[in-house]
Parts: sequence; C-alpha cells; structure tokens
Amino acid sequence: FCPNLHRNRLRVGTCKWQDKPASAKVHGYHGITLSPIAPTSACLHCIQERQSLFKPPVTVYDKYQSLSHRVHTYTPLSKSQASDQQLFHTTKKDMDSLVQHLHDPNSISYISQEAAAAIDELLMGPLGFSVDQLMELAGLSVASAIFEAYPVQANNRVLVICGPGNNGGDGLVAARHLHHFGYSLSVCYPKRTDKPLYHGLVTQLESLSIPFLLEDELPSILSSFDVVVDAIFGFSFRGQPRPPFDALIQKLVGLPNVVSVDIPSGWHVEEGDINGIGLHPDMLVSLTAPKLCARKFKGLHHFLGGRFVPPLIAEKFGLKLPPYPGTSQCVWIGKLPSIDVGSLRENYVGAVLLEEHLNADPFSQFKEWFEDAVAMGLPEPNAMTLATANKEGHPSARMVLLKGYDEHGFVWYTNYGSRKALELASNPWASIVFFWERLHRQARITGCVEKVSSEESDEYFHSRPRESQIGALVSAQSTVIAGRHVLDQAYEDLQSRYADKSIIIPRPDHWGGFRLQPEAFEFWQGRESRLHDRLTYTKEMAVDKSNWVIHRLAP
Ligand SMILES: [K+]
Repeated sequence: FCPNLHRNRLRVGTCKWQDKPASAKVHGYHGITLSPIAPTSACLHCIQERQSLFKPPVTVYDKYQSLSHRVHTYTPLSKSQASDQQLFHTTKKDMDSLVQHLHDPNSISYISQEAAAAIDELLMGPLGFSVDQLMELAGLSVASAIFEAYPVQANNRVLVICGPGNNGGDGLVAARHLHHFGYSLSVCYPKRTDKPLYHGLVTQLESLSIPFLLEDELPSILSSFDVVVDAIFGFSFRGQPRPPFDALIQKLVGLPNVVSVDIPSGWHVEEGDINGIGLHPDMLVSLTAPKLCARKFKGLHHFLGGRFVPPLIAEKFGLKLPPYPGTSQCVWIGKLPSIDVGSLRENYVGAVLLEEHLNADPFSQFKEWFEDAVAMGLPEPNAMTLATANKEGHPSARMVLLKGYDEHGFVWYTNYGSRKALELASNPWASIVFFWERLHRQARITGCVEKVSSEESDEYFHSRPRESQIGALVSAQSTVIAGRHVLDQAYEDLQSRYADKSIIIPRPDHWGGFRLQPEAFEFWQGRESRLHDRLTYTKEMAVDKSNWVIHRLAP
C-alpha cells in the first residue's frame, strides 16, 4: 500500500510482493508491519501509527509495489524529486508549456484587485460555484504546495494564522489537509467569522484535535514551528492592517519559512509592500491567477493553485496560465534559482544498514535491494554505471541496463564492437554501480567479465521488441557516422526488409551479452551527517574461497 499523501487518496488494492514471503520488515527507526495481501485495517492502523510516530527526521520506506509516493509539479531544485509518474501523465504539449513558463515567468498573467474580485463574482454567480467549494480547492492547493516545498519529514510543525475573510478560510481548509498529509498543526484564528461555513471548518479542525492558539500565546513559540502559513489577508485587503492583525503580521517579519496564501498579508494587492510592513515570505501560493503584487515577490517558492478556472474566465480576462501537471493541485511558477552546485546536498535520513540485517550471501542482498527499488517505483531501477578500462588502464564509464542477474553474475547486452566491448576484450575487469537515489542506496559490484553464450544472447535478442532488434542491426556502435540520416536511412531499409513479421530477424554476430562475475560487492546506505553505512563482501580474504567475508568500511 502507499500512503499517497499528496494526492489525496490512498491505494488500498492488493499488494504485489515479488518472490517474498508475507513478512514484516523493519527499516530504520520504525517498523511498519505490512499485511501480506489485502492491506485493510492493519495498514490503516499503520498509517495512523505512522502519523503519530512520524516525527522528523525520519523516513520510512514502504516495501510494497505502489505508485511513487511523491508527486510533483516541476519544482526546480525543490527538496523533493520530480515524480516520473507525474511526468508520464503530462502531455508533451503541457510539458513544453511548463518548461516555457519556468524559463519565462512573464508568460503568466498577473491580475488587478478589480479583476480578482470580478473573477470571484463570475465564479460564484453565473458559473455555478459555491464559496465553500472554491475554498476547499484553494486550501487543498495550498496544502499540496506546502507538501512539495516543505517535505513533511523535515518540516512537521506547521502554524496557520487565519484572517477574518475567505483568505482565512483557505487557511482553515489547508490546515485540515496538512493534518491528513502528516503534519502536526496549530491554528491561530483570532477574529472568527460568524457564518456556518467557518463554524464548520473550525469544528472539523477541532475534531482532529488541532489546537487553536490565542494570539498572545504566539510570540514565545513562533520559532518552534517549521512552517508558518500566512492566511490573514487576500485580494480584498485595503489600507493599513488594523489590530490585532497589524501586530500578528509583524510577528511574521523576518521569520523563515513563511508561506503566504494569495497575497503576503499587509501588501497592497497591486503595488506590493507600499505600507512598509516588511513581510517577505519564503513562499507564495497565488490562487486562481497571481495578483499584480506577486511580481514583487522575491521568495524561493512561487506556486499557483486553484485548479478550477474554466476557459471562459481565462478568455474573458485574457489570462495566460500554465497547465497543471498530472493530477496536481498546484504548479510551480517561480523563477529558476541560480544553482550553486557546491551547495546541492541531501541529508540522508532514515534507513540504516546494519550487519544484523545483512544476508550472508551478497546475491540475496542485491536481490533484496533491487526488489526494494522496483517496489518503490523508481525509474529504471536496473540502470547501472558500467566502468571498464583498456589495457593501459584508461577508464571509461557509461550507463547500461541490467538484463538479468543470478548467482552466476550480472548480465547486460551490447554491441561487441563498442568501446566497452573492446576494452573488455583487452581487460576483462569491470565495475558496475547502481544508485537508487530515493532509497539513498548504492550497490557497487566488481568482477571479471565474459561473454554470455550465443544461445543466451539469441534468446534475449528475440525477446526484444522488433524495433530494438532492427536498431541493433543498424548501429555500428561507437563508430563515427556522417549524421543522423545514416541511422534513419539504414533503419528504414531494414524495416522494409523485415516488414513481414513472420521473418525472424537474425541476431547479428556483433551483438550479444556480457556477464560480470562478482569478486566484490559493496552496499552503501546513506546516513545522517555523512556517516553512511558501507558493508562489503569480498572473496579473496576468505579462508574458504566459496564463502563471502563481510567488512564494514568507514564512510
Ligand atoms: K495572505
């Protein structure tokens, strides 16, 4: 199962467990006990347990086949990773459009206060929306965007400060969703609106035992929150903030990780901070369309939410808005940050690799990790870097796809005239490396390489799609060619030669498999503060050469 927090749904279908007994497994700090087949009450209990135990900084990996648990909206360099699922569900046109918006934020419309109010009226008048409906979607967008920018593991404690209007209502809704996403919520709502909609939202939060804090309680504890949501004023704000909100807004000035809903509170809706309030949030979630003041926003994260604008409104107001990826409720519209490569680092928190967890046999250990990578839905978990060297010791490395593994070794297929094949012919030693980034894991395997039997190559060759078979025939890999047309022409010729699908395409002699027979393995588990776990299996030091000897290496 997958507690698919961000997408507002939970997969509770039948679990797929590859070649494994129905067993519980402990990862890292917390054991999550998974029921073998139908994840019903036991799993729901796990989720509750996960939410209550899930204090930062802990990562728990789910071991069952699932959708990627992270869903993303193209946050460049966000702390989260772009999900392949999401990419696949986005059309090429939308992708192009998104990329264009990322590179040119001016391609998005910014609207005036008057236009925002007029859109509001249209939506809730002739277009048939109700306020609670829009508020629900707006609040969900805000919660989704926060989930993207401030992952729950590292930013668990969230305070939402709500104002007296609909912006405050968005905050109340967002608080509820954030609670369900696994955050620990507190709300400050000093001037409650006396309307059934707001009473309902407050009751919902109270039923989740979310504490409501008085504004007097805030000064001493504000810094204890990881994220503070400013849902005080939105597009109807005018003039100077009046008490008690003036003082409340001042408490947000200078705080890190402030998220403003629609407008940074106290800012003029069109001109920005002309009141000299000094609030400069880290993140802004514009709703429906960014307001003019958002042009002055200089924070790290700018998202657009409110995925409900019908084309009629976009046409009437000449709105240029980016497409939302996949099923996402928000889309990144910030400026691409300049990249300091040296500062790109991930702190690997969560899982551990201890000697007592390790299989005595490295092939079983690899199998377990490989299956974890598959179960996590990682893209191309079988992609590996293959490093070879020629007889002078000059190295070369490239990515290849693992096509099989067992106790005899690790197999991939290639062109026997390629650089790697030529290098292997003169120096059979090679190294392969798998990096499963989302699991913070790396597996390194070194050994001697030999060609697989021609029967094995034949079998694999004929299992490939016909187009790939033709591709293998076409490409004299690693040789210099005059241009792309050489390949296209040869491909076309062969396609017509083998147009009759009953003709078996012969495997060319220059194409086949290699098998690396391991002499050494290293399993690397990223840990906090660079104190990673590294456990090796080697043979050469073993007294009995058939046994593997395990050592721990300093990280
Ligand atoms: K606001």
